[in-house]
Amino acid sequence: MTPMMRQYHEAKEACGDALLFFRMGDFYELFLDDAKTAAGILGLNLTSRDKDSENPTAMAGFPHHQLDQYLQKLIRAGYRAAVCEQVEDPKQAKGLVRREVTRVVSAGTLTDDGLLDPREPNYVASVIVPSDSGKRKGGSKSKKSQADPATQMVGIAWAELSSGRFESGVFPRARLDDELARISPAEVIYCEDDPHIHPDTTMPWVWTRRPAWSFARDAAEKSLTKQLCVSSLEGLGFESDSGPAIRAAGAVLSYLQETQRGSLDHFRVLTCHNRSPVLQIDAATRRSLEINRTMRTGSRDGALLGVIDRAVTPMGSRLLGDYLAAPLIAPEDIAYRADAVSEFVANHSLRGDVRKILGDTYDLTRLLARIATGRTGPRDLQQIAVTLSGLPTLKARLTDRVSHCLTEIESRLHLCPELRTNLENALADECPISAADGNFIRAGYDAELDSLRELAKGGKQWIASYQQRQMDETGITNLKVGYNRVFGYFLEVSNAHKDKVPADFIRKQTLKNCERYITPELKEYEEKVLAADEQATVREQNIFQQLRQMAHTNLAVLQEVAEAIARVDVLAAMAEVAAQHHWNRPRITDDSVLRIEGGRHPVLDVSMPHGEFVPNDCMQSPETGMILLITGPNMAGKSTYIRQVALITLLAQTGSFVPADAAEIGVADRIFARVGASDELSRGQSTFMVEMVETARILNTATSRSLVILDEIGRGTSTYDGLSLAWAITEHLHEQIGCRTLFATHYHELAALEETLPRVSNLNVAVKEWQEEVVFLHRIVSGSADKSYGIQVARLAGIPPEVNARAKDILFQLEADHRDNHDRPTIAPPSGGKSGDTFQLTLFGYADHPLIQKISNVEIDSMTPMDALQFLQKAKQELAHS
Ligand SMILES: Nc1ncnc2c1ncn2[C@@H]1O[C@H](COP(=O)(O)OP(=O)(O)OP(=O)(O)O)[C@@H](O)[C@H]1O
Repeated sequence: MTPMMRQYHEAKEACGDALLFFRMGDFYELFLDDAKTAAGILGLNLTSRDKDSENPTAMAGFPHHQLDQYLQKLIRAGYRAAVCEQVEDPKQAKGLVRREVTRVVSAGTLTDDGLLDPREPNYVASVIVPSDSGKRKGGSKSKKSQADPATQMVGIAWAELSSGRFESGVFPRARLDDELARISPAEVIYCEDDPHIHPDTTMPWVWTRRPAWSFARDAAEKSLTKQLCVSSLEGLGFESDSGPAIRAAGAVLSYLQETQRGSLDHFRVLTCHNRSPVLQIDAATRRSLEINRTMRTGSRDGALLGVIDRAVTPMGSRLLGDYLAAPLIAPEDIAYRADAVSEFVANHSLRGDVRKILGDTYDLTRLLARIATGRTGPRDLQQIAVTLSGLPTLKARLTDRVSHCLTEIESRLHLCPELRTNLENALADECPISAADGNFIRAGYDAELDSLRELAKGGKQWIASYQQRQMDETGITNLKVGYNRVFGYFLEVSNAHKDKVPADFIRKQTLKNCERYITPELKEYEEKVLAADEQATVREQNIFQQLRQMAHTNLAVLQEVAEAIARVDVLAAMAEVAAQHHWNRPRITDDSVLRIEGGRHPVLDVSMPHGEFVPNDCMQSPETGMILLITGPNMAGKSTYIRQVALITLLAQTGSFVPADAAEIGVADRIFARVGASDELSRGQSTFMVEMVETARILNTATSRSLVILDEIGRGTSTYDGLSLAWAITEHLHEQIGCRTLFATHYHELAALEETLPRVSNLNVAVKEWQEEVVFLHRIVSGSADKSYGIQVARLAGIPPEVNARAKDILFQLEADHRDNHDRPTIAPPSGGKSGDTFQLTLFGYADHPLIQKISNVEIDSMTPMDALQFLQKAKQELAHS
């Protein structure tokens, strides 16, 4: 093995399962299995080293400047990559160039701007299910009690390397998927010995196994207290029951320390989650409501977040994502934010000014992370200076505001004048990204640097004049002063003028067409120039380090400023969308009510041309009805309506205005949305099963304070099964839970429930029939619909005319049969319903059953008790076989 391959293997061993990018000159190379894997994913040419040997080494590579692009591709494909750099100048190296793995990059530990979407956070999360959690205290340690997800707790921590955000909490295991959906991490680490975690590879994050020791409680406590410079975690809110949260946080920290070789000084606070409860939204609801991503394409654009995001800074966009992911439930917290939004809506010029200033700032959070991890460059420092320069005006504009929230934000805008002045005075107008490029310190900032630069410049000027002097003295008209690394400065004379070369020229090199010479005088100046250049570079790098250190010293204060900028940006952005689209501030109450006048779907309201969306009201209260059953034709707007009510509620609880003329929103503790078939087939569950699992969850966890929206239940099974389930579910929601529910359905039979269940109201979506066409009015009116117009809608969708005509024919026959069926069975109301009521279920055609005929033909008066018993026995047998 060559020394270089030995070096490669050592590096490879140190980076575990990550693919190793090995820097060789201007290329990154991958070898052996890594090369084969990478060639497939990255589309690189697979070649080999030592082709003639018995065991050629597979290799693949790419030019160094394409690193970002290939890293991104590899990480998107779910891999981790270790970057092994040359850590000394090859020219200075004695023998083999020293190389080191400088970082291991995975989906959750990205920091490079080129690899991150500035509007999205990029978390690495960690989960741990302690083996003793869920056991009954002092009781049996049976398998059943150990694995009970209802009582079992999990620790979840999440951190963002590019911002320093770090949170951790303890959650019921049953909520693990929902919490991960809320956090939406790029990578989840878990303990390789954890029997409770079964990585679901269909989720949009990568799973990374970690050794058990990295989840150990004591080690976690020790490394966390050291990192956060605290003596105990109790002060941060982690109490005796916080073990799993601490273990998860410790595992994240150890993962970051291992993969990042630089410092993690920006991780200064570990926030204890769970301390203030938020609106709970499960993973299915989050998907159904398309809060952060659309269901079909999974993109941000088109989802609620993408459509309403008017933030002018990436920090604001990210925070808006947080607000929508976890809306509030305490009316006073909601009012605190909404007051600020109101102030921005009312004060147009304030909003404009603030947004203008914020638009000129940079992503301070991520700039600070680069400072902390030692990856900063002169341009980063310059962007910090520009951001700081906007603060005095921003602060002045936010002074004496009415809302407490803006006043509090103002107090957090620390101006850091000393740092700003230093950066502004030191940095040139145009700064390079990397400090190695040099020439970024402004002239006049540092006397020593100036004089070294003068010296180098003076030397260079002297050399230029020396060339002219030699040309004049020797008469060699094309004499040139040149420079290379081997000989330094030299005089170049073409062969044609060789005979004119004076005796004091010392020949150094002979080329094909010319000769190169040096003179003692030239060498003397060369030393001066080179020495001054080198010293200037060293001096400039020192100044850069001082500036970086100064910014680092201000890290905590600047992080507070960054947070304040993000908050004010979100509030002004919420006001901007409200003002542009005539949204209004909802009245938030603690009662279980919903009153929306002229409500619109927030996404369609913003994306459809003004005035095209038909607004609708929604009234829900114990008096006017808690369960709204919405029937109506296909394409009428049922789904849109029920979703809009859920989204208006969600927006209201973030502190935002809502797309409605007026709204009164009773705070919901949870929102559930069971909408449409989701893409769970890949997870091995049928559409119907998924629907039932989600519905079961609603029935088991909804409270009287929840808001439930159901878009058709039981579609994936037989009509009778589906209708029976929908019926029973509605009864259960009405009788047992009593929460606000909007249920869009094609089962027109359900409308009968309004007659017997006092808090059920029927609504339908109005349509007009015109010359065999349906005209969708999208207006919600009271009462139930009686037709679905499915066949007309199918025609619009392009179903061939002959299929459509046949369907019409069949429908006609079915409806005729149905009308002729006079022996409708009756369904007794559930216990607890109004006594004496019966439901007529037109679809339940049991009258046709032969047994029913037999029973009605029986003449009881002429039967002996034995005949009756025998009849009963026969009937039972018949039933069993039918
Ligand atoms: N209030 C409205 N104003 C204008 N357009 C609307 C309105 N509501 C819905 N629409 C439009 O009508 C179309 C159908 O809406 P939606 O999917 O809500 O119908 P639906 O009744 O749930 O249909 P289906 O029963 O077939 O699922 C949507 O594309 C939407 O853009």
